Amino acid sequence: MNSIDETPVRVRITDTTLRDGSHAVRHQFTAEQVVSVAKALDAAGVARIEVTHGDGLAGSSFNYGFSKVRDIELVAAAADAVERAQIAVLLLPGLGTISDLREAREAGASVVRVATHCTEADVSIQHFQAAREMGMDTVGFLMLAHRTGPAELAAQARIMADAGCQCVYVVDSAGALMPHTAAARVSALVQELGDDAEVGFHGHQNLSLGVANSIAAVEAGARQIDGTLCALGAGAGNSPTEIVSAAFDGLGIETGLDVEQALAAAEEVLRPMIDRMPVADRASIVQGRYGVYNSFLLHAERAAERYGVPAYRILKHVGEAGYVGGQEDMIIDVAISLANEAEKEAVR
Ligand SMILES: CC[C@H](O)CC(=O)C(=O)O
Ligand SMILES: [Mn+2]
Repeated sequence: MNSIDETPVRVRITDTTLRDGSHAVRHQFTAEQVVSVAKALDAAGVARIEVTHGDGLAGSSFNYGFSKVRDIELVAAAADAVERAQIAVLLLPGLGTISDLREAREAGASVVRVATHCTEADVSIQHFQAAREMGMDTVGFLMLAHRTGPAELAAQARIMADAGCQCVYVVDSAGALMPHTAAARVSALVQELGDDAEVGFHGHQNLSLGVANSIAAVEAGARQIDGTLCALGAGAGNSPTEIVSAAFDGLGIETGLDVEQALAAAEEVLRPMIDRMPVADRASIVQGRYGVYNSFLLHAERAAERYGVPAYRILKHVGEAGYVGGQEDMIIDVAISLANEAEKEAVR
C-alpha cells in the first residue's frame, strides 16, 4: 500500500533467470531449458522475461565466455513459448550493437534493457533512440549504482530518459546497497524523472538484502523490480522471484504473479536443471562488502584455480582497485601479482 493514501501499489516484475542466471551456468542454457523456464514464468504471470547471454547480446566471446546456444536462437525459442509475457534482451553498448538489437527484435524481443556503468549513461543514447524507432519498450540499467551518490545517479537517469528510456533501474550489481542507500537512490531518480520515466530496482544477494532492498525500493517509488528463480544469477545470485512474489503479496504490493505458480516454477522447473546454485560464500560476500561487480565471480574463481590464490583475495583487491565491467582481464593481473607476492613470501 502507498503509505499516504492507501491505494494499492502495482509493480511490474521482470524475471532475468534466463539472462543474469546465465552467468551462474556459464552461459550454457539449452533451447529446451529456455522454453521450459519461459513457459513456467509465463504461466506464473511474470510480465517480462529477459533472455540473453549473461553479458547481453553478443556477449558470447573469449573474454566473457562462449554460450552453448546463440542468444538470438534462445530469444526466438522463448518468444515462441510464451503466451502473455514480453521477451526482453540486455544490451551493453560496445559489446552488443544496434544490428544485434534489430536481430533480437526480429526474433521476438519487444523490450531492450541498455546497461551502462552508473556514470556513463551517455553511451546509451543512440541505442534508446534506435530501440524506440523499432517500436521496442526501453529500460536503462545504471550498473554498480553504489559507486555514485543519489544526485549523480539521478543526473545519469535524466540522460537516459531524454534519449527515450521509459524506466531507469538502480542496479545493485555487487549486492552492496543497504535498504536506506537503495531507497535514497530510487527516491532521487523518482524525483528527477517524475512522469517522464518509471524507476526500477535490480538486487543481488551478496549480503542477503536483495528482497529487503526491493521492498525499500518500492516504498521509495520504484515500480519495476527484477528477480530470478531460486536466485540463480551472478555472484551470490539475484533477489529470488518466488520470494519477491510471496513477500510483496504479504505486503499488499500487486505484481500480477500467482505465488503458487512462481513457487512451482522455481522448485519444479528451474531447480532440477541446475547443478550448482549460487551461494553467499566468502568470495561473494567479499563482493558485497567491497562493491565488486558480480559477474567477476566466475572469472576470479577461474584465476584462483589457475594461479593458486583464493578467489576472495583476488576479489577484495579488484574491489579496492575499483574495476568495472569490461575490465575482466585485470582480474588475471591481480591474480598473477598476488601469486608472485606469495612466492616472494615463501622464499624469504
Ligand atoms: C554484465 C551485465 C550485468 O550482469 C548486468 C547486471 O545484471 C548487473 O549489473 O547486476
Ligand atoms: Mn545482475
